[in-house]
Amino acid sequence: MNWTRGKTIGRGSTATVSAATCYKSGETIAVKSAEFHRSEFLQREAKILSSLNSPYVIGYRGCEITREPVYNNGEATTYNLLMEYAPYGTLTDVAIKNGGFIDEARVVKYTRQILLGLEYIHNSKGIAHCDIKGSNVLIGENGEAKIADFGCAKWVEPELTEPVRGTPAFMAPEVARGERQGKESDIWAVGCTVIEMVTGSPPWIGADSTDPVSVLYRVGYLGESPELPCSLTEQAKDFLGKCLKKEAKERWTASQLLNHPFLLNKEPELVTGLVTNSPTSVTDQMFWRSVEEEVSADRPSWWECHGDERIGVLSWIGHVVVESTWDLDGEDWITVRRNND
Ligand SMILES: Nc1ncnc2c1ncn2[C@@H]1O[C@H](COP(=O)(O)OP(=O)(O)OP(=O)(O)O)[C@@H](O)[C@H]1O
Repeated sequence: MNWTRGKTIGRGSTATVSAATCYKSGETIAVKSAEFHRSEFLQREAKILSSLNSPYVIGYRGCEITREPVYNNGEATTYNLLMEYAPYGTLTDVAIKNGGFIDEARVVKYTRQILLGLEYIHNSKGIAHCDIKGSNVLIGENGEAKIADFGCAKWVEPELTEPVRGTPAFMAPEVARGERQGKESDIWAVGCTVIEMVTGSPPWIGADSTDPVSVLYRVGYLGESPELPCSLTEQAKDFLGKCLKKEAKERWTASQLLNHPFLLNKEPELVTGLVTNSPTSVTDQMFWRSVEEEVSADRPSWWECHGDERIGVLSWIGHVVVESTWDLDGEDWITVRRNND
């Protein structure tokens, strides 16, 4: 496919996303690019995305290798994943534009569409997404929610032993403990995403400690769940209860949740009052929301575990673990998208 790269529309930990125009059709597409030698996850994402076809999953348009100019006047080999373009950005963008959170009718609509996407990838494809959150759900041309960013996704049938991946604030207890990550963990993350849509912030914002390590400890070992916004109706709370069951096996499946009364309501009543959001600090918000951008001086980014940096990450975790008397025997649990350079 011949295309011209346009402006940059997103930057993640592993890749840059640009808008692009196809020569022949004039269609606008999104192109996610990474230098070839750092494109292991992008290639894997392309492989998974190419096998999927659902209105609730971002569409695959191909993949290409290009030679592109780089800052020092040289050229680099670039791996490009071509995708359907989602003009309205992510659910997180929608919430920000909407004053911080999403209204009740749209929360129900988006939740239903996310679950339709998950039902498809779980049941028809045997794939777990492993990083469901507002910033990985895009809003398509017709306003529908589409699951995107399959960089952490994995085949779970048959289940392979792989390091857990994803975003700490959205991790289920079994993931926080580094035991396993599967379809059920996606359902926990759906519950967290509903909280994010309702409050405008990922879960755990405003908790005593928003340090991701202590949150993982609280989820994985103290059996805590994210706090439910008190303004939710009983039906919405019941729905979240089915997503946030501590035992993975007890969590409802995507298909079961699609039949929950909360999603079947014609005129959904999600919130009975004004939802307020009380982050402990602006920095906390930034850390949880834009982890790819936020690298503080004393904390390494969790999202760029390439080579030496991974050692830095582990030693930081190790420091916290000593304070928390945390068992870190299986170090794989903390691996988050490590490309092999
Ligand atoms: N198909 C698309 N259409 C429109 N915008 C997109 C598309 N894909 C990605 N984006 C934008 O680019 C951003 C980064 O994309 P993506 O999350 O896939 O990258 P990533 O490197 O995997 O990020 P992360 O580190 O958060 O996992 C998204 O948050 C979104 O704003």
